[in-house]
Amino acid sequence: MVYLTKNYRYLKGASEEHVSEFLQLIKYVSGSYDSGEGFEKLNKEISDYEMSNNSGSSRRLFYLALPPSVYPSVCKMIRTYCMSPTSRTGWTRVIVEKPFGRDLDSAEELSSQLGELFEEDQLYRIDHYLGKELVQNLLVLRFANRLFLPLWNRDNVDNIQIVFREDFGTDGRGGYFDQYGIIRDIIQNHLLQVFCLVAMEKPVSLKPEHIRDEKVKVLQSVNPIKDEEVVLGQYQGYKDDPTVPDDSNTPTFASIVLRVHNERWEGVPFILKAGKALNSRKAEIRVQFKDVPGDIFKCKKQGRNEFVIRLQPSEAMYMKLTVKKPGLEMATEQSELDLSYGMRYQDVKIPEAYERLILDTIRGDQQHFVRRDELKAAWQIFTPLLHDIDAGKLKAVSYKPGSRGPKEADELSEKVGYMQTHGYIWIPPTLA
Ligand SMILES: NC(=O)C1=CN([C@@H]2O[C@H](COP(=O)(O)OP(=O)(O)OC[C@H]3O[C@@H](n4cnc5c(N)ncnc54)[C@H](OP(=O)(O)O)[C@@H]3O)[C@@H](O)[C@H]2O)C=CC1
Ligand SMILES: O=C1O[C@H](COP(=O)(O)O)[C@@H](O)[C@H](O)[C@H]1O
Repeated sequence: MVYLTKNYRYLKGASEEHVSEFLQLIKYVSGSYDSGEGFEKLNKEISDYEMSNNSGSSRRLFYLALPPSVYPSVCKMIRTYCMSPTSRTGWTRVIVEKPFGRDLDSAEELSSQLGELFEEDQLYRIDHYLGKELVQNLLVLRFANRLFLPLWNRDNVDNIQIVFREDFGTDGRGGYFDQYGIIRDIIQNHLLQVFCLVAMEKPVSLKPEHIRDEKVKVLQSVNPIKDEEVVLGQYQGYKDDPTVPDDSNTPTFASIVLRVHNERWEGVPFILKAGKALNSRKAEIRVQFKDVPGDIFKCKKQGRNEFVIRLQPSEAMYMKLTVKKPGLEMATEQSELDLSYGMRYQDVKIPEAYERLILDTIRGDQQHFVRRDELKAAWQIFTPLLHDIDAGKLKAVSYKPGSRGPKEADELSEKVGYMQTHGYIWIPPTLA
């Protein structure tokens, strides 16, 4: 028996096979439970449901998407009133949505409070980017392909960008967003999780603990962020939202360079960039390789090799490379090896990220959830920067909605080594 207190909507896009699994398990609770009485009532409802369904075991899943300050009290109520009675097959699991705190201290306090109520294997800190198809593909791609093994390091890679762009603004959520900003909303969690999977070493096995051990190690190898490697932006019109203070310095755009102090990545900038109200919507990883030494074709200016993994929209992976331009002359041009999921997997429905992750929770698989020490390491990276922004020491520059964001961000990418390809034109293949 599973109780979801919120976000039932995410299951609407679920595949039929999973829907039937969910429907046996889920009862949507829309009421508000803010007192012991409410939770006692909830517990009775759960028990009645179990009795009527003769389910035989008590499996209780609570999905909490709440402000961080409310988590301890709600979790205490669940602990006091709604735990699954001990049985061989029963369990109680709690999915917790971000924000997991606002900085290192508040996140650690929250972790300690929840840690007193639940065991770590009962807590599922959800980051829905870990449920996206191409994010889940990263370990396979890196560690099941001989091709990438020798290339994935400082000897061959010049820089890596992990980019999130949205073509809409805060759309009525300004009041909520303003307390957090783009770094807490997107970079410290979604993009940093992607960063871990791109940068971490090979885990001993696919056991959740082994994977998460490697993520923690790479996070702990990140150097302190330098102010000169940060660009913050706020789109014009953001403060028109009546719930946003007139003097808000909250960034709606940020580009931040992370540097990893280890044997594999020393000297390679990881540019994590996220913005709202931009000119396009996409999330992608772009690995740019170094120039070929001793270039006999004189084709450097055309562009470097790039391997792009587009997480959304239209999942794809492509490798930009230099080829001979077909024809009688020995001329070169930029082309691509292209794996577009829509073409290659025409009959496959890619599951919704939340569908997959909720199913993982039901199955007790924590691989794609954030462990407590991982969360701590993530906050350690961003807290000094966030405190400086909150104190007004770093200012957000304004940018036009519908633009690429601040020009300073492109300048920063160029300064740390990204070389933009010019003249590359992609010709989309057509379905036969
Ligand atoms: N299978 C598929 O679907 C494929 C699709 N394509 C499409 O072809 C197009 C070109 O591909 P590609 O070259 O990889 O991507 P883009 O030309 O969109 O971007 C390449 C890089 O240049 C940056 N950039 C873009 N405009 C500027 C600018 N004005 N100043 C500075 N930097 C800039 C981008 O930053 P940022 O990321 O911030 O925009 C990105 O890092 C894209 O639309 C792509 O989706 C190509 C190959 C395969
Ligand atoms: O967590 C969040 O993610 C969404 C973007 O999710 P996506 O799956 O559509 O990429 C973002 O709009 C929102 O601000 C943020 O809180």
